[in-house]
Amino acid sequence: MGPPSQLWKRPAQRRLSRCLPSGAARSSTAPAPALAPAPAAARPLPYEAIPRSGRNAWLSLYRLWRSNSFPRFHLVMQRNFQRLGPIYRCGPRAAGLLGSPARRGAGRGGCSGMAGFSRTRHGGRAEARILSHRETVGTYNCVNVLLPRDAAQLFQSEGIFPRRMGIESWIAHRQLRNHKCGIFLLAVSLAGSPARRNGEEWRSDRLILNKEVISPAGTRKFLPFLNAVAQDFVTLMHQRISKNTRRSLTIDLYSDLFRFTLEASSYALYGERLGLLEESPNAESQRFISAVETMLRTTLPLLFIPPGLMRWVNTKLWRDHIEAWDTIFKHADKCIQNIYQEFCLGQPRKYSGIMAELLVQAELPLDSIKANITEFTAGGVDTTAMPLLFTLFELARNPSVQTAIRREIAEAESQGPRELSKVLNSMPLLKSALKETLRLYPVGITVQRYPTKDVVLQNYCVPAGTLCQVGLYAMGRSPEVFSNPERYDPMRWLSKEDNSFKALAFGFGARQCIGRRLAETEMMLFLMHVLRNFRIDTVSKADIKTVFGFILMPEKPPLLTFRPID
Ligand code: HEM
Repeated sequence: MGPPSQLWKRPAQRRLSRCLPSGAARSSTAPAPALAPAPAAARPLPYEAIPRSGRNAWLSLYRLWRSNSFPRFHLVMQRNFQRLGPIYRCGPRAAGLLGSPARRGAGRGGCSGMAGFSRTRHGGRAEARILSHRETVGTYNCVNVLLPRDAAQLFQSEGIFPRRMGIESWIAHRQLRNHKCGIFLLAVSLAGSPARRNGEEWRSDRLILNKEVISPAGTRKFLPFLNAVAQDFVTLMHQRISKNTRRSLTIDLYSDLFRFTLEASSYALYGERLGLLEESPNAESQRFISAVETMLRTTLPLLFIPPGLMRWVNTKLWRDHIEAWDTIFKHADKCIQNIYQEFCLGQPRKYSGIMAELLVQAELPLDSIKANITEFTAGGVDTTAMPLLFTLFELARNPSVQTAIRREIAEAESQGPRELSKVLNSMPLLKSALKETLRLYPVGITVQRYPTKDVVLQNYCVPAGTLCQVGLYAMGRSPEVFSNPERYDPMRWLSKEDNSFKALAFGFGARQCIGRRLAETEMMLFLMHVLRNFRIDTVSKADIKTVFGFILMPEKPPLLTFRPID
């Protein structure tokens, strides 16, 4: 028997070769076209036939926890794909998932007559048993896929109110304090409870927010704010280097990047500088930054504590989490008051951030604006800091890519002063470098959806309402999807290859990350200023080990050296 990767390659390659036009030869390392049609099969196989990763979901979960494998969850998933093929499921032997609301209404035909799961054959009581079974097993009952073609199938079945998994402890805080939920927490599913039926609310709030947060017109307005913070970061680095006799600086940039992203996103959201890039930020800013840090740190362990038990199992953890959110909400409150005062003084209005625009437009109630802006504050910090850290590291150990991007930046600038959005649009290689980073180091290791209709994935029937995850980490490193996947090669995104459904780090469709443009432009402006000013090197070129700590992070941040370019 060969190593696990070979175990998967053989059947998968067989399947993929069936997708090729007849007579077409492909080298054994060439990945499949992204959306190659699935091999035509006579009849889809039942859900139960999907390879299963463990006999017992709770036991698997317990083993993961005992062996401290949660931080390696992305690697566990990757190994499962190598062992079981491009689709596998977790959960009980019987498809207890069939208690989903969509499923209950399903009749025969298509996938619905499979394996004797239809309502007609089980009857009402059996179905109730199945439903409670599903609720017990909760989130760990799911189907995992990794090929772009399956991701496409899944997103086609997401309906007009696409649903993801929610974060229990964040919702619990909103309920405890009687706060509204922002879009991140609306229309989600939680372990052990049925789908939250607030899709309409999510959709109407999302459509209003899109205009200021993700539309090209909205993005153009906050670009100068992000640019100013990126320039300040460069000034800070120059100041530090000037104090150093060696004319260079070797540092672990982890916490500086955290400060940069919080400063930049806060400025775009609230129109106020926190002063985090000064040598000694004021006490209030310090409180805010440590609240965001605490909220993120306490979220991960709380993810694995069943609902209801949360506040009793580890009271300190729970208290810290709630206090951190309270501080973050207080900060949003204060910013709202400042903006109102400005309005009352009748000062001529100029653009002063996303929240001010939402307040002036008054399309959303005040408590919804506050809820969403607070979610954006939480969502916009380490999600953006980590890809920046990984990009700097990859550029440091791939100097030819670094040089090519620096050349592109110089060319973009040589065209004279232009609108920032135009400058950014003239740097495709820099943009591809970020895509390449997110391929190898996606912030979230999966994207989830609950299809609203029965769907066929890899020729298996998956009932509506089943939690389905696209394994982003595993896809990014799969030789079936990317040639030489371990190579950092931004050019791959600029080739003529079909890349559909391969870049999913921000999710997809109507529910994709609303902060996507904010994050992308913030990262591009940061890298543009940093690379134009400094040559980056790394102390070690060895691969970085990663851990999953709510988001994907380096186990040990790399040491980077900055040398000013004269
Ligand atoms: C590199 C940085 C980032 C990455 C990789 C990222 C990734 C993601 C992903 C994968 C989703 C789920 C999308 C889906 O289900 O299809 C998401 C949702 C979301 N993100 Fe981000 N994100 C980033 C930065 C940000 C920033 C800066 C903000 C703040 C504005 C933000 C706010 C949100 C919100 C509010 C949602 C929920 C959207 C909804 O449910 O309608 N993210 N993000």
